[in-house]
This record gives sequence, structure tokens and C-alpha cells, in this order.
Amino acid sequence: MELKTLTVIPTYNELEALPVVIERLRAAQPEVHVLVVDDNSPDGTGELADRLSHEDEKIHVLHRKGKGGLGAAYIAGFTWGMERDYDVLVEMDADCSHQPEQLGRLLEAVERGADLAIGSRYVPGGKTVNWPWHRQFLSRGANFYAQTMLGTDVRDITAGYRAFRRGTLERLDLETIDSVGYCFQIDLGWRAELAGLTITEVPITFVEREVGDSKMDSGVILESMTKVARWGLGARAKTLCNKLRAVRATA
Ligand SMILES: Nc1nc2c(ncn2[C@@H]2O[C@H](COP(=O)(O)OP(=O)(O)O[C@H]3O[C@H](CO)[C@@H](O)[C@H](O)[C@@H]3O)[C@@H](O)[C@H]2O)c(=O)[nH]1
Repeated sequence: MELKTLTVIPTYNELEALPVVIERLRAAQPEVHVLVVDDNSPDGTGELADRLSHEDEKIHVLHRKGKGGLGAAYIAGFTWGMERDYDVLVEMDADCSHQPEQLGRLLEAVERGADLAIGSRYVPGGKTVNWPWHRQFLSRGANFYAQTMLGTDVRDITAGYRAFRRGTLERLDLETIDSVGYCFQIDLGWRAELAGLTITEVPITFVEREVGDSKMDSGVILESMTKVARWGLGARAKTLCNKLRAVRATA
């Protein structure tokens, strides 16, 4: 039985990029529905999404009041999709850095039993194309930092190309997530790992955007650094307390 799939695309000022990604996605995966979550983009991306949605019943749009961050946009999109009984919910950037033609790999991993499939740049076969050196450095550094602080085995825990079973998201307590920016990706990945869910990293080729600009800023970086440090230290303190309790119980 084919799984009912929704691809959530968060947008902020993606007027040029959006029609291209939607066209490529609809061609690559005709059965997959699309939800654009637009944060009242000043460049008119939301209005364009409305027009595309009127022409195609598989394209849906969710409008939010203003720029509220990638994490908040995804939570709104996932909630919308879970209320409508989609079996699989996909994360995809609007700028085609996540190639729609590679979505099939993620969906196959979910069909084979993965609770969460991550399109990974850092497993054998994965790579980045045309990504400036400072972005590669930042991305590698963020993954190294998360691996060191959290002890995660996921090689690309900051990746934003993902497919979740609905049941996976139901187990991750989305209502307790307060990660606003890209740190949301680490948050969800780590929650899935702690919950003992099956995470499969599928190699992808991440291609730098050709139109529009990245929304990465210093606030996004700072939030990730502080939150990951807090989670890591919290987990270590918890392990230490459990060990002390065990020692006390045997004394
Ligand atoms: N609705 C909404 N969308 C947003 C917001 N901020 C960013 N987006 C959208 O989120 C997507 C990703 O933003 P980019 O700005 O294109 O991300 P990037 O710099 O290329 O990010 C890369 O690194 C991230 C952190 O590791 C990854 O999460 C991402 O997948 C990609 O690899 C784009 O579709 C962008 O319009 C926001 O506040 N609100």
C-alpha cells in the first residue's frame, strides 16, 4: 500500500525558488502532496503559493503571521499534516538544495522500516556541490559539536532533508519543542535517538542554491550552540545522578 506523503516546504522570501522546487517535486513524485508554510514573506512568496495551490489540488498553503523561524514553521506544517492523516511527513528546503529527484531514496528507507530517514551529506556517497567553504566549515563544525556534546551517532544531524513516519512525530512531543531556528533539526534528531527510534541516513547530494539568499544568521548559530550545550550537560548530569543513586543503593 502506498504511504500518503506530505512534503512540508517552509518559505521566507523564496519567490524565484518556489515554483522551480514545486515543479521538480511534482514531476519526480506525482502522488506526493506539498504544503508550503509561508511566514508572510515580503516578496510575495505566499501569494505565489496561493496561485500554485489554486492550479493544483495537491499543493496546499499555510500562512503564518510573520518570520517565526524554521522550527516553528515545521511544527505548524507537521501539525497540519498529522491532523489530515498523512502517513509520512517530509522536510525540504525551498531552494532545491535538497533535490526533489532524490526524495525517492528517503521514502524507500521509510518503506523499508526507518522511523526517520535523513538525507545525509556525510555518509559514504553523500556530498555537497558548490557550497562555499565557510558554510561547509560551519556545517561540519556544527555536526562535530553536536556529536561531542550529545554523543549522537548521526553523521548529519543538522540536515534538513528528512522523512518521518507520522508515528515518529507523535512520539517526539512536538508541543514541548522550543527550538526556533535550524537547531530544530538537531533537537528532533536527538529526540528520535533518545526514543530508540530507527534512524537511517541516506546519502544525498546537497546543491547550493542558485537563486535567493540563505536565512542563516548569528542568532541561528547562537541558539544551536547554547541549546546543544544545555542538552548535553543535562544528559551528563542525569547519567551521573543515576550512577550515584545506584552506588548509594548498593552501599
Ligand atoms: N516559514 C519560514 N521559513 C524559513 C524561515 N527561515 C528559513 N526558512 C526556510 O527554510 C529553508 C532553509 O533555509 P535556508 O536559508 O535556505 O537554509 P540554508 O542556509 O541553506 O540551510 C542549510 O543548513 C540548515 C542548518 O543545518 C539545514 O537545516 C538546511 O537544510 C540546509 O542544509 C528555506 O526554504 C527558507 O525559506 C522562517 O523563519 N520561516
